[in-house]
Amino acid sequence: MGITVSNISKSYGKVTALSAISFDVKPGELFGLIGPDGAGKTTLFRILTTLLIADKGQAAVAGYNVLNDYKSIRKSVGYMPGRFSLYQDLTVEENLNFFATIFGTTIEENYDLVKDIYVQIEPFKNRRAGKLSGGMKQKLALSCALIHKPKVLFLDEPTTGVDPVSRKEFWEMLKRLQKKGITILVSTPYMDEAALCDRIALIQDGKILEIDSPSAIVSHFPKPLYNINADNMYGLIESLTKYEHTYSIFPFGEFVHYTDKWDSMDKESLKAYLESQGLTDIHIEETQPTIEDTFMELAK
Ligand SMILES: Nc1ncnc2c1ncn2[C@@H]1O[C@H](COP(=O)(O)OP(=O)(O)OP(=O)(O)O)[C@@H](O)[C@H]1O
Repeated sequence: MGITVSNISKSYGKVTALSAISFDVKPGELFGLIGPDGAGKTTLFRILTTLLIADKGQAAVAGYNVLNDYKSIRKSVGYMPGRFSLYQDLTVEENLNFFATIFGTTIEENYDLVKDIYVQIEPFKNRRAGKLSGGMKQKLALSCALIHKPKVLFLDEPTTGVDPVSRKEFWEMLKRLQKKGITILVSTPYMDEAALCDRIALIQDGKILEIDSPSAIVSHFPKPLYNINADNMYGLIESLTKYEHTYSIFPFGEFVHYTDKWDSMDKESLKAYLESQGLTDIHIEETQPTIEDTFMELAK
């Protein structure tokens, strides 16, 4: 009941959105597609939910082929697209009722599956969807995607534009759904969310850079990584860009993440160099790489 993607390619005219993508999602797995805007995530979701036909390759969802068995797939999957999945002029309850009806079921029949999520928006059941906050819209959209009890759930950037507390709650909900045996493919541009998946595929420009568990991906980071800060962030970046031993730098919150051309980095020389550039309050310490660091390194 998982997902199999084999050599899927798709172009829009001259734009290649997906280039020979292959991966498997195991039954019951929470799998993340992690990549920036334009990486090809939505195109892949549309192919797997049978809304778009690939130029090349094969894919199967819940044991059904996306081309030949598209009717069975539509009954077996829930899809929460990035935008426009709700009817803004219908109320919360009307939206949920609508999605239940088109799948030949009722809210009562599958209430158990959506209960945890729906109770949080039930007090506003007479409010139009267009008047809900971002977090509430997201909960309603997830309820609508679940109301026909799908085996596989597709969530395209479900937390984009949602506040940090609602984002955290949302991921807790996904973990609970996973425990009920639902296979979940979720995309996100937020690297911190990647760590919450069982396995992830890092995707850029229609190609997969790496597939593995988040901890394995981080462990493949090739060099010692350092947090550096100083009194002047702009001056620090400018100076590090010119430094002869710099291998890579990128701003990371209040720090710059730095790797050196040599594995045995000479901290004192680097500090002396930065001081010679007029910087003060310089701190350099080794740190653990994140998924974002690995992504930046692979995407180079
Ligand atoms: N209908 C279309 N016509 C032409 N180009 C398209 C179309 N849809 C997507 N593209 C292009 O295909 C590439 C992949 O887009 P896609 O929407 O799949 O990426 P994404 O990772 O989901 O990003 P986003 O979050 O911005 O939607 C992008 O370069 C995009 O501009």
